[in-house]
Amino acid sequence: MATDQPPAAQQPADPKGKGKQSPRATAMIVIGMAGSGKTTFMQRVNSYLHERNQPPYVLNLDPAVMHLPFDANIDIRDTVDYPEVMKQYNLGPNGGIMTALNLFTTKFDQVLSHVEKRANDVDYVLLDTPGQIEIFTWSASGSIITDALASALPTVVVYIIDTPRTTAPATFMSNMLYACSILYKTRLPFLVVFNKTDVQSHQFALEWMRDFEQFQDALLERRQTHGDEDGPAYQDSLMNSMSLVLDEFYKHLRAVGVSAMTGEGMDELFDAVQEARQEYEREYKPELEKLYAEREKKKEADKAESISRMMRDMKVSPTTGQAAVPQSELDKYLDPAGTGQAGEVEDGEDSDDDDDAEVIDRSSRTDYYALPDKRRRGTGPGGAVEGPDGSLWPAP
Ligand SMILES: Nc1nc2c(ncn2[C@@H]2O[C@H](COP(=O)(O)OP(=O)(O)OP(=O)(O)O)[C@@H](O)[C@H]2O)c(=O)[nH]1
Repeated sequence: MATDQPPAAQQPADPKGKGKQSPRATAMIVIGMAGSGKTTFMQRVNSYLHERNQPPYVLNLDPAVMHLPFDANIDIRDTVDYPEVMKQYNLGPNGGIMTALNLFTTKFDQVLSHVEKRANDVDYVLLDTPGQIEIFTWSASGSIITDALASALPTVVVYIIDTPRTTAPATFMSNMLYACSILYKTRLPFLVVFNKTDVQSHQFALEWMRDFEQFQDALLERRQTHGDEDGPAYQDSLMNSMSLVLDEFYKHLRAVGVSAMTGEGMDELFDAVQEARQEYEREYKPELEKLYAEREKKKEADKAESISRMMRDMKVSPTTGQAAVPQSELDKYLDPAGTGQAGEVEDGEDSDDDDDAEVIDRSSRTDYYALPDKRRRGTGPGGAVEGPDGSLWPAP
């Protein structure tokens, strides 16, 4: 269905509190194999939304990217210096990305608070992830980031597939198994995006997903025309069986075709994202609320248990409530400086955090255009720079 505007967020509920409305924004976590076109896709989605006056809130989580062809509100490179991480920890490129992501994850509460502040002003929050897909999908930090985001706002995983490179049944099957593993790992609403449809239509993939016999026929034909090029013959029977196993998985899988290059298929993409958002509300959020309720109950039980343990340790009489240690003695422990403010807890946030790396929301900086080149990408015509709101400003 073609529309002028991507569907705006429909009003669901805040996962953190039962019955509360979810924020307006839908988060799209964009993942895909290296070269599948993630960055081009992000650029296309970004410009599509800008054209419709729905500028998204953008996060770049790839510390190794050299050139980002769009402005990110939050960029991991502002917080973590990837080349320095490699040097200091004596790591190669992949280890460096993983460590940089781990370091950034320790600051993700700050990221989340920036995102939450804007979650009712924008319709979409976009996350670009590292090109080395497994660093995000199979690392602890990837899970922490995904879960934290999904607990704050409706979140959809967008899995980009390089369509022209998936026409061989064996490659298609590997890609689908990977998609399946990510789906089961995140348990989030999932959208498969067949990219590069300007080069290769994705119809063959939809047919293989709809009818496993068509996939099996294609497999046989490929074996006859290409021999052992895709692998030994015995793997065909495995793939035949896998196509049967995945049949159920395909039935619940949303798939669209787009060309990040030409912009074809963007309306269908956003329709599918909104459908996925509904699924989040229907299936993921109730699970999340149940989990929160269980955790709260456990926390209460733990608190009651530790209070009773503490009382036992202090030898408080369960019948009189009197401590064996006189109250005047206890006050000394609680207020060693004798300030008279026994037991008060101070918020040390401003006092000792000064050395910590801060996560910057670039769009809130007044000196945004004075930032060094490393932090200010996206040059426009005539030496102008593109601002976070999409408008062009003269370069300083
Ligand atoms: N024809 C065509 N080419 C595309 C499309 N999307 C991306 N490409 C090309 O595919 C190549 C890889 O695209 P990127 O956007 O860099 O892919 P990526 O997944 O970000 O790659 P990494 O940075 O390695 O993770 C580039 O040459 C793009 O121009 C598309 O829709 N159609």
